[in-house]
Amino acid sequence: MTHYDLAIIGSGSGNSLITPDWDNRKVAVIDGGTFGGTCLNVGCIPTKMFVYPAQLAASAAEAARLGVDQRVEKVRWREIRDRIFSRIDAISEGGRRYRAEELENVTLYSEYVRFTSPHRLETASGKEITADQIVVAAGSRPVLPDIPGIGLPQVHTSDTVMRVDELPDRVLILGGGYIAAEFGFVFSAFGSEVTMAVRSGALLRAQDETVSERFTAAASGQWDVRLHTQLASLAENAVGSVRAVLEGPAGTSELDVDLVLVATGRVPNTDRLDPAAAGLDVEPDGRLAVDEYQRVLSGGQPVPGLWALGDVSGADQLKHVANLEARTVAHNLVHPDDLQASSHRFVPSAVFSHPQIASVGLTEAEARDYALANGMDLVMAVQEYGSTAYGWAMEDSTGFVKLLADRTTGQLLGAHIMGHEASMLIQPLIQAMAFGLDAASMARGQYWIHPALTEVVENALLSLGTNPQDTALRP
Ligand SMILES: Cc1cc2nc3c(=O)[nH]c(=O)nc-3n(C[C@H](O)[C@H](O)[C@H](O)COP(=O)(O)OP(=O)(O)OC[C@H]3O[C@@H](n4cnc5c(N)ncnc54)[C@H](O)[C@@H]3O)c2cc1C
Ligand SMILES: NC(=O)c1ccc[n+]([C@@H]2O[C@H](COP(=O)([O-])OP(=O)(O)OC[C@H]3O[C@@H](n4cnc5c(N)ncnc54)[C@H](O)[C@@H]3O)[C@@H](O)[C@H]2O)c1
Repeated sequence: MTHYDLAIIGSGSGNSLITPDWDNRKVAVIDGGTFGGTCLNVGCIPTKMFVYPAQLAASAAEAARLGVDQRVEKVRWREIRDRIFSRIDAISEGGRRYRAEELENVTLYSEYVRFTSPHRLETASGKEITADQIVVAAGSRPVLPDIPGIGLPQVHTSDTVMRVDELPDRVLILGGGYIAAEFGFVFSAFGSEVTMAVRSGALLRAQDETVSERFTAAASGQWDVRLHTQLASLAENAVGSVRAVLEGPAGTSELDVDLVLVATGRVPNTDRLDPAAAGLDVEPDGRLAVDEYQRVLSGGQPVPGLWALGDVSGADQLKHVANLEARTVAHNLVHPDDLQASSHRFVPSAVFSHPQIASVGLTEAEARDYALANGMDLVMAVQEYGSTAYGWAMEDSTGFVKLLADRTTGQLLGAHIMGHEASMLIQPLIQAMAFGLDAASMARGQYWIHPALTEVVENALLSLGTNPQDTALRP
């Protein structure tokens, strides 16, 4: 048995916890998977490295509308893949080596662990680890629905799909969430024939209703979106590809594809940690229960010296949320008498598809409920990109900004953007919400560069009509 001052389960966001505060103390980092976790190896970073060249490929079709004829000659999948992963794998390996070999006070265990009591862990090979403080940053994993043929080698999740050797000619994507939307775009922009089987009547159903509705329409123009459609089975066919049986509104149909991407959500890795052995509370959806200080709970009470962060305990499976929680834990580990809470107000997110989507705060349905419950006068504005000069330059007909606000105070309740660079365009709105800036002051209390696309945000704020006072810039 080896005792540590700090043991961290998970080398994703958990890896950032080893601040200089721990220089002279014994630390264990434990990760049974690839060093660096999901975002670096199989998540945010490689996906966006595929999305960017996909945007370049898609821009040829856009350019034609504006009188510029371009052609995508070829997408060199293997070259793109190898460029992406030669960079990523080197970062992962460099991080692993640094932790494993270059820090005297840090020990890296490259295996899975589980709890045997609140401060005792057992590794897969039977090593015992105890620690004064343990941080669980064990992340989440993809869920595979129980469908005949789901174990075929042509069936992938986001964990494996980016490493395949060839760009598949025909892809079936199961699901209509983040991963489906991003990979649907990547594969279709690269030239694959994409079919998307979606259980419900719309893509991105967790988004604001206007976004979900308009994105479903935009996606349907790019690839074959089959709504109200279930995947019944998969089987290898005579020529080595996969025959999928789909059940949709028109009945049962068969589809031959070369690759199937399952994108049906992710579950926290809590179950694999044996939380019951340590008496830890687990939320109904499988997350490890924590309080606002990221302390793990047992019987509703915080367990001294036990913390969790990121996908294993958080409601939002997003890297910027895991990062914020890691900063909370890094502080709280060394300041037990001055605990900080994680703020989950106004958590933004973006879907890097085509069009891009970004959102923060309440959806329209949520805002209506909130306004009703709080006697609030809700105002809403939808401003099209195409109503601004930059939108004219782009001949844009799909992009829009939707804002929801309290008419009396002008405080924004929600912001939703679909279109070119939505993930960047939304940042001033996130800032306004985080710092309590009202819509009218935001619109008229600063300059907006003309004729930048940000004018669509300015105009959306003005359209809300929240504040009669003149808040114009004074010389
Ligand atoms: C395809 C994809 C794209 C994404 N894109 C974005 C994006 O654009 N923006 C965004 O904000 N978020 C994105 N996300 C989500 C983001 O990647 C996650 O929210 C984030 O990486 C979670 O970080 P974490 O530290 O909680 O867990 P992870 O980074 O997953 O780290 C957990 C680590 O714990 C290890 N582990 C698990 N169980 C054990 C155990 N029992 N013993 C030892 N080790 C264990 C795992 O091997 C893993 O390395 C994406 C996710 C996916 C899958
Ligand atoms: N840009 C980003 O920030 C980004 C990108 C990718 C992933 N992520 C994170 O990773 C998480 C996982 O992504 P995801 O797309 O797998 O999940 P998701 O929750 O976004 O979408 C899951 C989809 O699968 C459908 N579904 C669930 N079970 C099904 C079943 N049995 N049969 C058919 N359809 C089923 C759901 O209705 C939904 O459409 C996301 O929730 C997000 O937090 C973030």
